Amino acid sequence: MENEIATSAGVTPRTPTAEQIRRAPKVLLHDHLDGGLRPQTIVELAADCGYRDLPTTDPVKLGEWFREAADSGSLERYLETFAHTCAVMQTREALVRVAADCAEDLAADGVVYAEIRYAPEQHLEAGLSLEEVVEAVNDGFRQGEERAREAGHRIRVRALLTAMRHAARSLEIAELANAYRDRGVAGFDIAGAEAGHPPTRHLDAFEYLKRENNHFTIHAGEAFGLPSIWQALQWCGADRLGHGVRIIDDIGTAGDGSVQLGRLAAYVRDRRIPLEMCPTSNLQTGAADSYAEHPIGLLRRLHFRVTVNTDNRLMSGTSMSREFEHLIGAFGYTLDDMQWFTVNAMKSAFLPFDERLAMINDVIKPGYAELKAEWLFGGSLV
Ligand SMILES: O=c1[nH]cnc2c1ncn2[C@H]1C[C@H](O)[C@@H](CO)O1
Ligand SMILES: [Zn+2]
Repeated sequence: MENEIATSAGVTPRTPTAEQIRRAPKVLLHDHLDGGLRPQTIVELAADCGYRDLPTTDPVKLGEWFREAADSGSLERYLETFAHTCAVMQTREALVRVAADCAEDLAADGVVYAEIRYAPEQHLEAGLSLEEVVEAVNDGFRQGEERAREAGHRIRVRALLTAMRHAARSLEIAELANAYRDRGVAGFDIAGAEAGHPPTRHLDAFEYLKRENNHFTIHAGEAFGLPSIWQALQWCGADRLGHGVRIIDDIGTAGDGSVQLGRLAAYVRDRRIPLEMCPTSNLQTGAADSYAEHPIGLLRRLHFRVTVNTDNRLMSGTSMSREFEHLIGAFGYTLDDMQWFTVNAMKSAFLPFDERLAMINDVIKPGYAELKAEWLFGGSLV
């Protein structure tokens, strides 16, 4: 064993333990606020606001219900479950609480930077204005950051404002994102059922954001294939792709194992377009068949700008640590791979360049260096 370590170029890579995975600094770019509530919080908020349509008021059973209902193989069915979470997120108090829980839960899981998205237009039923929604969520994130700090965790959270692709409010939401860009909102997104709702329907919103030098990502290449990715990049000008898994359809593998990139896949790799991949969510919606077969394995080998994300922690019963555990199980990833994914994500964040660089050099790399050195001090003398 000692020889093996001494003769290898560096240190023999070890499989990270669950505890190391949790403590490793992680960066999350794709997580929905209304897809990450604690089941207990849903039950309490439903009681507060008189919402009676929850499938059960037992928090454990409710968590299971969300995971099972979302595990249908269809994005449309997956999205139906959000009716229950959005129903209890209609007041300022509820939004503050959900956002604070979110920041606190992510920090406890070792996330140091997160961009959390939600659709303000889905939180107006009890009379809040779009601005009041954004301010409530921002206040919740600040409270959650503070609670995390008190518990010894450091996290920074920014919001992304989502417009629903089947609706017609995208320009208004883009303007809202722009109005709050120096006040907690880092960018814009469109989400919802992909088939039949091409991103080009929202060109005015994207063109407005480009004129304002603002940032946006687009859910594309999840339930629908290459045309959706192509439109998101070449018509809309997306900075990043939400999911983007179907880019695999433009990559051919020959019998001898050699790989051929089509024009679109080559463009995505050449231009370092960040792919916000969410493995568990993709398994549930049928975008991939198993962790081992998830395109992330090949895309990582081919050096695409891949990032690892949760999408919806409640519906997918996941966390950043769990996503990495699954990938480590499927592909044998090490702490070096985790660091690579994390640096990719930080490089792709919608934060100013100097802040991204400082997060990479002063938070992420030292965090991984510390974890990677643990074997030197913890083990026995074999
Ligand atoms: O994976 C997804 N694809 C498309 N839309 C999604 C996904 N996850 C959540 N959404 C939708 C449902 C939410 O209500 C909305 C805003 O967060 O975004
Ligand atoms: Zn999503």
